[in-house]
Amino acid sequence: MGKIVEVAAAVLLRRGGREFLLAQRPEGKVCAGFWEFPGGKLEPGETARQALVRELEEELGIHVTRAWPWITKRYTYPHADVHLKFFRITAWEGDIRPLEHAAFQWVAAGEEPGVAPLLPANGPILKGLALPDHYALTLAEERGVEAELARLERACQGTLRLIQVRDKGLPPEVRASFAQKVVDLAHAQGAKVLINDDEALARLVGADGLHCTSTTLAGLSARPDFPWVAASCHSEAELARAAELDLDFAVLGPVLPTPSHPQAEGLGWERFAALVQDSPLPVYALGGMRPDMAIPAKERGAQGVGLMRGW
Ligand SMILES: Nc1nc2c([nH]c(=O)n2[C@@H]2O[C@H](COP(=O)(O)OP(=O)(O)OP(=O)(O)O)[C@@H](O)[C@H]2O)c(=O)[nH]1
Repeated sequence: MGKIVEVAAAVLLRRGGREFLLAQRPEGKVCAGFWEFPGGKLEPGETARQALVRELEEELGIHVTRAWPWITKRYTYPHADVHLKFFRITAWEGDIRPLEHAAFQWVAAGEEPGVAPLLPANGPILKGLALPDHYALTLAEERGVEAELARLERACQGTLRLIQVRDKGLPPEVRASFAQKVVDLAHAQGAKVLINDDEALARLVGADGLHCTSTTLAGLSARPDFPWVAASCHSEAELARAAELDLDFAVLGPVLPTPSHPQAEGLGWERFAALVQDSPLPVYALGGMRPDMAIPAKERGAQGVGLMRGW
């Protein structure tokens, strides 16, 4: 293993997170001409957050006022092993200026960046930038199938963009017809649907992906072949397994006490933050969440919140 280089990298977001900034490395630097997220190496004694604030003042002439810790990626270059701590930046003071970069490009989240080449460590993280703050889990078993479909329709006409069809207790044919209707109404509004733990059903209804339970995750030897694959995790080992399998995101919980797992006490926010601190995957906080907890969750390193009752 080569030298380990700790780097803080900034995903600057505008238009409510729908666009992010890429910057082109200038002549004279390693990997000149490659596109990257602004940022740079930690200086001795600096935390990643301190390095981030300093680098953005030096490189872009801005003062960061809100930075959420996001994912951590490791990448081995010929010159070093790089540990990249990404932050999502949604507020800053000053106008962005190219003080050290050759060029800037604002890119729509979830679309091809339109500039190339990217630094090789960065490609895989672009997919995560397409993920929304809220991941809604269905509860038709409790609310009724028709009521749940009407509720989902309204939510997708609003801001809901990511749904998991759970409802594992419905009779199989009812679940299949419910799942098909969820996919149809979600796709009509540009939202994505993952099916909990049933690959055949996910294929049958044309879902965007599969959501694995922690038990299924433990038995997987490779990533299932879907555009999107997520997993439910409750521990460090499960998060590590989801990352090893190169899944797209995880949910971790229960964070707070929740009616669906009355026997579980909840990890609490502090433990949640410690567990996700070095995760290479975006992680949603699940269990006892409400929509307005997305910001406290993001302050603790989450992608956002998973919601069964609150969406
Ligand atoms: N800033 C930044 N560096 C990245 C990204 N992705 C990635 O692999 N890296 C790697 O992380 C390291 C960061 O180095 P840097 O050259 O930006 O650091 P720096 O601003 O402190 O510059 P300096 O070394 O010239 O003082 C490089 O090896 C770079 O290839 C990224 O998105 N942003």
